[in-house]
Amino acid sequence: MKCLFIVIAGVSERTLIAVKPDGVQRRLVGQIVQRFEQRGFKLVGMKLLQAREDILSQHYHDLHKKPFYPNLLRYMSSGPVVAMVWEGHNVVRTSRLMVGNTNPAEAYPGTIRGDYSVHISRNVIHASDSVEGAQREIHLWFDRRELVDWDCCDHSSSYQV
Ligand SMILES: Nc1ncnc2c1ncn2[C@@H]1O[C@H](COP(=O)(O)OP(=O)(O)OP(=O)(O)O)[C@@H](O)[C@H]1O
Ligand SMILES: Nc1ccn([C@@H]2O[C@H](COP(=O)(O)OP(=O)(O)O)[C@@H](O)[C@H]2O)c(=O)n1
Ligand SMILES: [Mg+2]
Repeated sequence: MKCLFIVIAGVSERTLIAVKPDGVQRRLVGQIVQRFEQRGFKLVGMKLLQAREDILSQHYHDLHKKPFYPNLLRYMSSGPVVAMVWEGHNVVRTSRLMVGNTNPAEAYPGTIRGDYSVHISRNVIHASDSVEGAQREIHLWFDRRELVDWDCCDHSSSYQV
């Protein structure tokens, strides 16, 4: 059989994924990482940290007038967060689909929020919602030196057509 492999050249898209404090406390980090690995994305940055208030207020700057904003910052400060940068073809859009609706009550089963959460104020995970937003958030949460470029020889860097 004749096969053609297309190698996706150059640095592909990146997104910021964060397991929120409830996800860390409920020991969901491993299962969440596994979903992104299984999908074929590449982990290029990862750390456990207690998020400082200045990072959180910049991260959620567009929500600062919302009534739930003080609770959101309290929630995000209630324990450590696992911040990650994942890379791959269309990773921003695909990870939003994997994460599911903001409100877990509306999130489909099979999505992370749809499988692991029931309430919008404890929705387990963050995922950037646009390519531009992802670049801003990666820059906010990670120092350039904390991101690792690495090559792989597996299926995720080439596609069979
Ligand atoms: N009505 C609400 N009541 C309580 N918390 C809310 C409400 N709306 C949003 N939040 C919280 O604020 C977060 C940020 O809201 P946003 O609209 O950015 O959702 P999102 O983009 O799905 O979530 P995130 O940015 O954390 O990935 C939500 O993930 C949720 O934790
Ligand atoms: N009504 C809401 C909306 C959002 N939120 C929180 O705010 C976060 C960010 O909201 P968002 O609109 O960016 O939604 P996502 O990008 O997280 O799906 C959510 O993930 C929730 O944690 C909330 O607590 N109550
Ligand atoms: Mg959001």
